[in-house]
Amino acid sequence: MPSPRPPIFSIPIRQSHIETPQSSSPCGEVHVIVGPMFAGKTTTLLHRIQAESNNGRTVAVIKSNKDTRYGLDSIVTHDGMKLPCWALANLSSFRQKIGPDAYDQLDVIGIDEAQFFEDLYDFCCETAEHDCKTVIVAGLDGDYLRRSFGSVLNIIPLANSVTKLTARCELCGKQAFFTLRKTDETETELIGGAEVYMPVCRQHYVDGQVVIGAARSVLESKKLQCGTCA
Ligand SMILES: Nc1ncnc2c1ncn2[C@@H]1O[C@H](COP(=O)(O)OP(=O)(O)O)[C@@H](O)[C@H]1O
Ligand SMILES: Cc1cn([C@H]2C[C@H](O)[C@@H](COP(=O)(O)O)O2)c(=O)[nH]c1=O
Repeated sequence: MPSPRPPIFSIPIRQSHIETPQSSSPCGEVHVIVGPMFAGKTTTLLHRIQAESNNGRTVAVIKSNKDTRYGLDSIVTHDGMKLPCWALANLSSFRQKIGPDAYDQLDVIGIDEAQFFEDLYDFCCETAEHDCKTVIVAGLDGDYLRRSFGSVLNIIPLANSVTKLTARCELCGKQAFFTLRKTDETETELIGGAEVYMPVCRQHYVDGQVVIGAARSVLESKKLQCGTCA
């Protein structure tokens, strides 16, 4: 059954200066926005969605339901900008959740936290090439170890445009390309904000990994000593 929550919204014209990627093809489009945490990916996605809506297109935004930091009914940027959204476990459930009629009306679908969706590639193909919609995808290209994260890099060959954003290094203020995890947790997926992660430049990423590695060895040796001193 479709949810009663209004999934499609129109936004009053507020930022008419924002540029929308120009549509030149009659069929759909895929636009990808990547970068480290705090780079402005969500902000850019919301601006583009808002611009599309201001241009009279019908829009909806999806985020992963794994990220419950700000509740499940809106997408929120690190500086507090907000838009209503669908929080889903996978993208293939979207059509059924929103309802087929509402889905058919959509021109533009935004996806945030794209690294958490395993079915990203299939969804982008189907939505752009079969259903002729514009998909705007924002997500982390790399995890805290700079490994390819989820399927984000897999959709680059499908894309009309790719935008790589940077943040400011928290340690020196230079351009930050990477996300450093400050804690000693090692799972790939770990939801969190500034308490767990910080954007860093190349130098401070390398230094940070050395410092974190050294801290981890000290902690391990302390644990071993405690084990033998009991
Ligand atoms: N080190 C930083 N570098 C850049 N922006 C930062 C930093 N720390 C906090 N911010 C804030 O984060 C905002 C970007 O938030 P957001 O769009 O949610 O980023 P992302 O989705 O890439 O994590 C910036 O506009 C800025 O106000
Ligand atoms: C680097 C990294 C990040 N995550 C998580 C942390 C956040 O919940 C999201 C990214 O949010 P943002 O909108 O880009 O700020 O991803 C993770 O699970 N694993 C990682 O390695």
